[in-house]
This record gives sequence, structure tokens and C-alpha cells, in this order.
Amino acid sequence: MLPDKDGVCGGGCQGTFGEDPSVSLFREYLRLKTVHPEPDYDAALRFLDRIAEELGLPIKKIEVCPGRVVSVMTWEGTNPSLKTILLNSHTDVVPVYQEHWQHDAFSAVKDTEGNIYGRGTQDMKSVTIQYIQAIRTLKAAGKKLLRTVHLMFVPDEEVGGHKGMETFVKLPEFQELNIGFALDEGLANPTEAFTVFYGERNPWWITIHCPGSPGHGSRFVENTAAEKMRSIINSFLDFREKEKQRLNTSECFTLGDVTTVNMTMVKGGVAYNVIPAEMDVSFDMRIPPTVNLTEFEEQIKKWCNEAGEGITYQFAQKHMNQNLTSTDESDPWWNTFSTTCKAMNVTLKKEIFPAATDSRFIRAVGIPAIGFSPMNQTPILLHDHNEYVNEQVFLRGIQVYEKLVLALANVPALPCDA
Ligand SMILES: CSCC[C@H](NC=O)C(=O)O
Ligand SMILES: [Zn+2]
Ligand SMILES: [Zn+2]
Repeated sequence: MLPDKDGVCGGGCQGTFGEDPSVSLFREYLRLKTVHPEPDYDAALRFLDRIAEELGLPIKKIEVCPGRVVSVMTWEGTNPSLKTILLNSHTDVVPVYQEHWQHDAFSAVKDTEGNIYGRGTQDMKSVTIQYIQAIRTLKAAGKKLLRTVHLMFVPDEEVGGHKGMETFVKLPEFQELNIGFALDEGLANPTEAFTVFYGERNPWWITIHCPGSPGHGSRFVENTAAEKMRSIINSFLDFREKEKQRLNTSECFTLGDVTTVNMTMVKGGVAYNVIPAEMDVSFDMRIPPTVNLTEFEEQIKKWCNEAGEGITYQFAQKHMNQNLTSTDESDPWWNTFSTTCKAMNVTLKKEIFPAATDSRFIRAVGIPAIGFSPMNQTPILLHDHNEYVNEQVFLRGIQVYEKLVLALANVPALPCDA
């Protein structure tokens, strides 16, 4: 059967004619609907089983929570007692507004320029397949690695990682992997450079509960929930404005260097003419690792006290760990990473990740982790409509990982290995 105009083979086969097999495999993986709110994780698990068999690697499955399985493929090194290298990726993707997409978000359409469209093309199914294909190439070339490499495939990153990495890092099965250094996701970069992330802002999700006096909607009732909520909103959004301005005060600043605050939900009220007895307002805050978190929470308490009586708050996310991964040239992991990139003419831009990834749980247990999705010359479209990556950019990323894995897994024994 011939491919249709989108280059998708309609006859049930996975590849397209004349296409690089890595691209075909990527497109096949993009078609699995591991999309929230009900990701088809079974499809991903079956896919990974097949890959493990193709690569000739053992695969372990750890059910960290009911229906939430972490898979780990392991390529043993020649010295398995040394600290290992982790290549981490999540299998889930965020939902789409299909009506805003040029192509079906789960068909993996490739246009005439080689742009592949689909949810997960950037976040982060590309990286998953790049890891797999890099390992496949290295194995086929008969390479031997000193250190063991683990490929880890984790569920539920997009919904906070509670039933994924957050739980898994605390299990003995994670400790047994004996990880010394981890790679995880980053962001695309629209320029010739590649961005790498050595830390993340701390996500704090807060709901502020404002109780107040109820009454008839025709009266000047004192002490209303709405007046308190207005004060809260003003405090948070005034601070937001200041941080927004601060971002522009230095050319060196990126989103990762300032605190963002966004009002994301409001709740309250039962009728037009009934003054509500309570109102809730929620904010998504992202706090750079340089901010003193105790002082920041004191500021929030102050805003609540100033807003009136009886105000309480609750966190839905309150990540407290502020570990950073060393990017000092004397650090053997970073040095290997950066010199390998340099040798490939891959220019790196070091930043703090503006959102949250599973790296925060890895760093929190003391393991250095670098966020890196090798996509340059690509607009940042994760979670956006028409997410895509170009096949040439994708293919170059595989070569980048081949070199990185080879170099990192051959870092000679270190003091931390003892
Ligand atoms: C804070 S838990 C949610 C994690 C999510 N990660 C990717 O987008 C994020 O909102 O950053
Ligand atoms: Zn992601
Ligand atoms: Zn995401």
C-alpha cells in the first residue's frame, strides 16, 4: 500500500518508504495515546517490551502504584560495581485542543519539510526514541561501556509525578540501580544553541481560602470574602508585576531566574444576590532555587494577614529541595558532558528549568541530573498546539546521545564510586 499525502502508511505498517527507521519508530511511538487524563500506559509497556527484546536488554517493571509501572532496561557495563548512568524519560503526554491543530495530534504526520507533528514530539517522546536508537547503534557497533546504563520510562510526570518518579526514588528498586549521573528532559532552543538545565524552579501550588460575612446582594455587608480575595489577588499580582519587570533588568536573566505567579483558578458563590460565605483563589508559583523559601512563605502569610480575618491556605504542590547539579568544569560528569558537546560543535546554554520535571526528585535524593532535549533551531512548543520537531533535528539528536552515552558511561572510576 502506498503512503497517503501525509506520508502515513494506511495499511497497518508502521514505517514509510525511504524513511529513516529511527523516524518511523518515533512516529509509531507518537501514535500511542499515552495522553492524560487516561493514558494508555499498557500500549507503552508493550512497545517497550518489544524494544527491549530488539535491543537484547533485560527489562524490569516496577509497579510503583496500582496501574503505574516504571520500566527499566539495563545495559550492563564491564565494571557493574561502578555508579551507573540513567537515561530518563516519561511516557505520558498532556492533552490537546484538537481543533487548533493543523494535523491530528496522534497521527504523527510528517510534512514536506520533514516536520513531524504530534503531542510528545518535543515533550518528550523524541528523547525516549533518541536514547533507544543511540543505544541500538552503540550495541550494533560492538561498543563496550565501562559503566552500566539504565533506560528508565516513567508514568505520570505531567501530573506531578506522585504516582511516578516521586514515589519510585524512595523504593529499594531505585537505590539498587546505583545511579551516579542522570539525563532527563530539557527544552527546545530556537537558535543554533542547545539549552541545558542544571536546576529547576520550585513549583508551589497554593489555594487561599477567604471566609467572609454573607448577606443580601443589595447591601453594603462588611468583611466580605470578596474584599479579602481582592486584597490577596492584589498582593500576589503586584508581586507578579515586579518580577515581570525584574526579568527585563538584565540581559542574562531567563524565566528560571525570577519568580512567576499566575492566578489559575477561582471558586465561590451560589447566586447573583447572595454574598458568598467563602471564596477560594489558586495560584501557580515557580520559585528560583536562589530564593529563601522560608522567607517566601512568611511573605505569603503576611499577605494573608493583611487581607483580613480567618484566611487560610493549602498547598497542592510545595517542592522544597533546591539542589543544583554542578556545572563546574572540575566536576567529572559535567566536564564529560560539556567537552563531548563541544567536540560535536554543540553550543550549550546553561539555565534553570522554568517548569518542573522528574529531575527534581532525582536531584532531591542527591543524584546530579542534567535536563537536555537536543533540539536546536526549534521553537519551544511543549504543551502547545501544533507541537513538532523536524526529522533532521531529531536524527542529529541520536548522534549527540551516541557520543554522550559513550563518554559518560566510560568516565573512569571516581571517588563517588568507592
Ligand atoms: C509541578 S507538578 C507538574 C509538573 C509539570 N511538568 C511539566 O510540565 C509542570 O507544571 O511544570
Ligand atoms: Zn516532559
Ligand atoms: Zn510536559
